[in-house]
Amino acid sequence: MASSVLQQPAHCFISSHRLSKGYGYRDWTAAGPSIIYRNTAINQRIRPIRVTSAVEDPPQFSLFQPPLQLEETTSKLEPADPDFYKIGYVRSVRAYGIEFKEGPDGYGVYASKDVEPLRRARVIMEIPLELMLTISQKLPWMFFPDIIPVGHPIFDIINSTNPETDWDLRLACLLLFAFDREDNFWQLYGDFLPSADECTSLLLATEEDLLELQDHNLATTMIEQQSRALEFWEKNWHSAVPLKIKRLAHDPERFIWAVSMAQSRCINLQLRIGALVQDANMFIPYADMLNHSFQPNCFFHWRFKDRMLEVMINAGQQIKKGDEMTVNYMSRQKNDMFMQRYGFSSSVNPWDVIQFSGSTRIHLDSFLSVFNISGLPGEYYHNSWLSNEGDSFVDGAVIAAVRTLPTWSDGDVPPIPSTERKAVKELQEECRQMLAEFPTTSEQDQQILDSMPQSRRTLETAIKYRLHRKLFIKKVIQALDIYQDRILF
Ligand SMILES: C[S@@+](CC[C@H](N)C(=O)[O-])C[C@H]1O[C@@H](n2cnc3c(N)ncnc32)[C@H](O)[C@@H]1O
Repeated sequence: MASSVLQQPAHCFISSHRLSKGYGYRDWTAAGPSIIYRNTAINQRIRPIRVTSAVEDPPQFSLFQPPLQLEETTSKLEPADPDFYKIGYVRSVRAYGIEFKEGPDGYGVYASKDVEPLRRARVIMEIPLELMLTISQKLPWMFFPDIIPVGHPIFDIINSTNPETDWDLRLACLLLFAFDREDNFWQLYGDFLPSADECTSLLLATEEDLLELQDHNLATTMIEQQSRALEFWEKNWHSAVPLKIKRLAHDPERFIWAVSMAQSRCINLQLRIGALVQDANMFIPYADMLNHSFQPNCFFHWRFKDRMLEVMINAGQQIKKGDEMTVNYMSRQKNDMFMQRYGFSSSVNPWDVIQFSGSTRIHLDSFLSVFNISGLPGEYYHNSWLSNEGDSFVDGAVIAAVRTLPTWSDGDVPPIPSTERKAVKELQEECRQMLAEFPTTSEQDQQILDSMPQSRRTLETAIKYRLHRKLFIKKVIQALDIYQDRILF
């Protein structure tokens, strides 16, 4: 093992944990170029992928101890270095140049040093498959690591689900089982997951919180999702189930919390195990602490050769010490989709949409050039080289405006300024009507948020969502103002 590696027993590698509440900073930075979150809890043998028709487990080697030498004749042989066993059976998470901190959005990953732009992507984290909780999406389904003993009833519960549509319920079962299993890594890692109080998932929202969304469709969808999780719990956690199932989720809240963990922390990857390629849903510790950005500086890469997830910094990316490292959770999705799955929204989501009802349109190319937006529709970006210094008006909401405003484009036919201004007025009027239909204004929403700093996370999330919607619509109105001012010149 490299001498620069920091080795600590798992129970002391973090000074406080999330359950102790209070978003204090936790400093996990290690001296030297790399840190290892050593996992002493994984004293299970690495086992092959489990398929449904499992056979009896072969006997296990005791970890860290070379096999006993039973015969005289073998005593002349040099025993292998004990590290040989360690590297084979216990692999560790590695992290380079990053630290984990808690902020307003819970945990996040931050650069602990400057990174110059490189021509190639650079690895900042490596997480081995053994630490993940994984279930494949398609039959014959398999999960990894193989922690469920043959005949355990949780296996039947998982097996009774639809592998393609119920991935979240399946992962929730596996997570709860891992928590219950002695010496499992997730028992330790579970302390660093957000508790039900800290979680933003709307699966945990009360009906009153859902009303605060001011979005009937989203509230209805969430009520349906809550019922789905509840029904699953009622079906599988009824009074006659054995204690070893009962204790995994004594109450529905515990199970729904586990489902919310699955939805908000699970990553989907295509795995190649031997010759078999499988789409898999995975809990990936440490990588699941990365927050989302629409302009992420990192991405995930599955390293097939040694079954590791790598978190990599984009090629050409400049990073300053203290910058947050982010990934893009979902591409091309509106805020309501982010709310459904992750419990957060953004006022600058470049994929948010406004449904305009009339036939009024503005000229696409003119609008693009007023805001120096380049690229094809799927990849519109603000061309800052063309903009005046300090022009910070264009953000994700303006990019979304280009996509969602009704526009026309007809070869070289130029727009007529007076017609454009009329169209602008009509579109702005429709936006104002949309704003007027909300029961509160964005200013009132902001005041409510400011007046209740200790509110439930789900309530805060719901109010932020409606605020973000209004801020987006307002930004579109402002962009149309600027457009009509500048189109004359
Ligand atoms: C995969 S976890 C990321 C780690 C998380 N911050 C934590 O404390 O464990 C996803 C959750 O982080 C929060 N989150 C991630 N990105 C966010 C963002 N851009 N804005 C607000 N919340 C975000 C949401 O609560 C989301 O459900």
